[in-house]
This record gives sequence, structure tokens and C-alpha cells, in this order.
Amino acid sequence: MDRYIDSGSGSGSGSGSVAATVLVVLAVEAAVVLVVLTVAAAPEVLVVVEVNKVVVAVVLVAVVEAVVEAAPTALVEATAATTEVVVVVVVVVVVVVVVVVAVVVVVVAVFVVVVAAAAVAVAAAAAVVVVVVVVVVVVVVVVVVVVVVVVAVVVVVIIAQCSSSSSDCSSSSRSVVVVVVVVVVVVVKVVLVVVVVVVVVVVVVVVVVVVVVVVVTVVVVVVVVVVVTVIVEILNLEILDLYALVEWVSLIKTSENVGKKMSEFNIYFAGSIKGGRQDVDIYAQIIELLKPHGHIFTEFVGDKNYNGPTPADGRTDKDVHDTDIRYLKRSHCVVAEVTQTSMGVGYEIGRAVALEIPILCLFRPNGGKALSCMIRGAHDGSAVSVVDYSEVSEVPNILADFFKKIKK
Ligand SMILES: O=c1[nH]c(=O)n([C@H]2C[C@H](O)[C@@H](COP(=O)(O)O)O2)cc1CO
Repeated sequence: MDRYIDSGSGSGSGSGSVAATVLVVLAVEAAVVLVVLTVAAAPEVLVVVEVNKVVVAVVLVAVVEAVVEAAPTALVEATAATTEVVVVVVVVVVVVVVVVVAVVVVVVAVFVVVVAAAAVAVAAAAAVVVVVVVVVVVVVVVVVVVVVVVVAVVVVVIIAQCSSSSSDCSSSSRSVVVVVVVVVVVVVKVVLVVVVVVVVVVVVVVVVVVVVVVVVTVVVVVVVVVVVTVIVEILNLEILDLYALVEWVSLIKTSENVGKKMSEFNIYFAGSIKGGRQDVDIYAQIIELLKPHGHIFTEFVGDKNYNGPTPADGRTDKDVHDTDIRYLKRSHCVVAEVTQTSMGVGYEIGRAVALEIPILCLFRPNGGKALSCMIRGAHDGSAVSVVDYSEVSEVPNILADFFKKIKK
């Protein structure tokens, strides 16, 4: 009889250790859910706007570049109205892309929330199942113990009666005792086996489900974090700066760019702005002379009304710097008027040297300024050319020589 009581309590402690294992798994699960929710609330992940920006930028760059590349055939004969149509198409594409991206972002967000919710639900369900199983085991064990004790008491009473009065103890009474004991033993054994089997099956199922949910949740979290990290990194690329797109669209709209393939030959003209605007008229004349040679990104340097960004522009110094560096990277050459000393022009020349872009520096010795050794000394006749001139009338020939050399 004790044997069965022991095995009953043995199965109870077994389910306890399994329950402990499940609770550990649930703790891990809860930690994962916590990570999901934390990540979902993290600023980097709340980049709906940024994601829009990056995708819009990618598509817009492609669209605008395609439009610009197609310019010689598509726009040479175009009227201003056709140009407007191109701009409208670009705007429509932007709107469509924004809507599509918004939908995608919402779907991804909902997916993440659903996964997190499912993980929480599974964790809760698993906890309930474990509690129910433990309760069932405890109840069954208690019932079995009570039944065994009661039967033992009955048997002891009957045996006591048989010993005190052999007349009261008929053989049928003895048979009844034997049968009762055998039946109780069999019933207890069957019940315990069933309980153990049920507990093992339920716990195994719960553990498997929880492990699957944990794995899925971890995979989702890793994928989301990786994707978001990649997006955030891509956002740092200058090529995806929306300022460029706005500028490109306005360039397409500018009538003088209609029919001109911007990417054919891009020229970066550098001239002093904050360093002093004394030579701005000369810059304007040189820019006019440069126009037949290609597209000039920085025509504003020759605008005598321009003295740098103003608060009304809404552009920061960083915007100016980043836009110029982007222009520089897309330029096929740099032409710099270096007579008026300018930190910005010197910096641009240095960056252009690093980017291995051919540079022509124009200097007027009669301008009353001294040229830095770092510019004059950079002259090597190929990558960097420093050429002196006295009058703007000399510049066409200097430019012709320079472009002949770099375009061949
Ligand atoms: O508003 C600006 N926009 C701009 O493109 N630049 C670039 C172009 C010029 O070649 C160069 C002039 O530099 P600086 O302002 O230090 O003289 O810097 C400079 C400024 C003002 O610093």
C-alpha cells in the first residue's frame, strides 16, 4: 500500500520540477516580450517618418535621375507645359510612394504588435495550463491518499473483528477484504499512471509551444532591429538627402536646364562668400563662360544678392555644407576663383583633391591678394591646375585648355 502512496507523491514532485522548468521558460518568454515592447517604443523604431523619407528619397532619386537622363530626347523639344507635366508626375509618384510606404509601415507595426500580443497570450495560456495541471495532480494525489487510508482503516477493522471473534469472521468476509484491497490497488495504480501520462503530455506540449513562440519572437525582434538599423544607417547617406531632391526638381523646372542633360558634365564653381564678396561680378562672368561646358551646380556664388543662408531660408550651415559636398561628389571638375581668400573655397579644393576631381584655380596677381602656398603649391598641372590671369577676357582660353585636357 505504501508503495502506491510513495509513487503518488513521486509523480507530484516530478510535475513540480517540470512546472519549474516551464516557469523558467515563461520567464524567458516574458523577457523576450519585454524586449519586443521596449524595442517597439525605442525612438529608432519609431521612424515611420524616417522610413517614409528614406523610401521616398530612394524612389525619387531614381525617378528624377531617369527624367534627367531622358532629358536630351524627352525635353529638348518640350514646352514649358511638358516640363510642368514631368514635375506633376514626380509629385504624383511621391504621393503614391508615401501612401504605399505608410501602408507598409502600418502593416509591419501591426505585425510586430500582433507577435508581441501572441507571445503574451501564449505565455498566459501556458501559465494557466501549468497551474491547472498542478492542481489536478495535487487533487488526484490527495484523493488517492484518502481512499487508500480509508480502505486501510476498513481492512484493519475487519481483521480486528476476525481476530476477536472467529465466529463473526466468515470466509466471505475475508474474501471481501481481499477483493476490496485488490480493487483499490488496481484503481490507485491506474489513476496514478493516467495522471503521470496526462501531466507529461500537457507539460511537453506547453514547453514545445512556448519554445516555438520564443523562437518566433526572437527572430521577429532580430529582423526588426536589423532592418531598422539598416534603415537608420541608410538615412546617414548623403545621397538620400531630400534637399537634393527638392533642388533637382527645381532644376528640372528651371527653363535653362530643360533639354540639358545635367549629369552629362557637372561643374562645381567655387568663389568667396563669407570670405568677402568683392569679386562677385567676376564670379558671375566666369560662370557665364562656364555654361557652354556643362551644368554648374553653384551658380548662386555669382549672385551679388547672395551672402549666405538667412534665417528666412530655413537652411542651417550644415544644410549648406552637406548640399555642397553632395554637389562636389557629383561634379566632374571644380573651377575655383581663388583671388579673394576664403576658408570655404580652400576647404572645397581640399575635399575635391581627396575625391580626385580635376581642379582649376584661377588667380589674379593684380587683385592685391597673396595666394596661399597650400593652393599654389598644390599645382601639378594635371589633378590641380593653378593659372594666373589679369582680365576675365583671358578666361575663355584658360577654360578651353582645361576642359580639353580633362574631357579627353
Ligand atoms: O552660403 C554658402 N553657400 C555655399 O555654397 N558656400 C560654399 C560655396 C563657395 O564656393 C564657398 C565659399 O566659402 P566662404 O563662405 O567661406 O567664403 O562655400 C558657402 C556659403 C557661405 O559660407
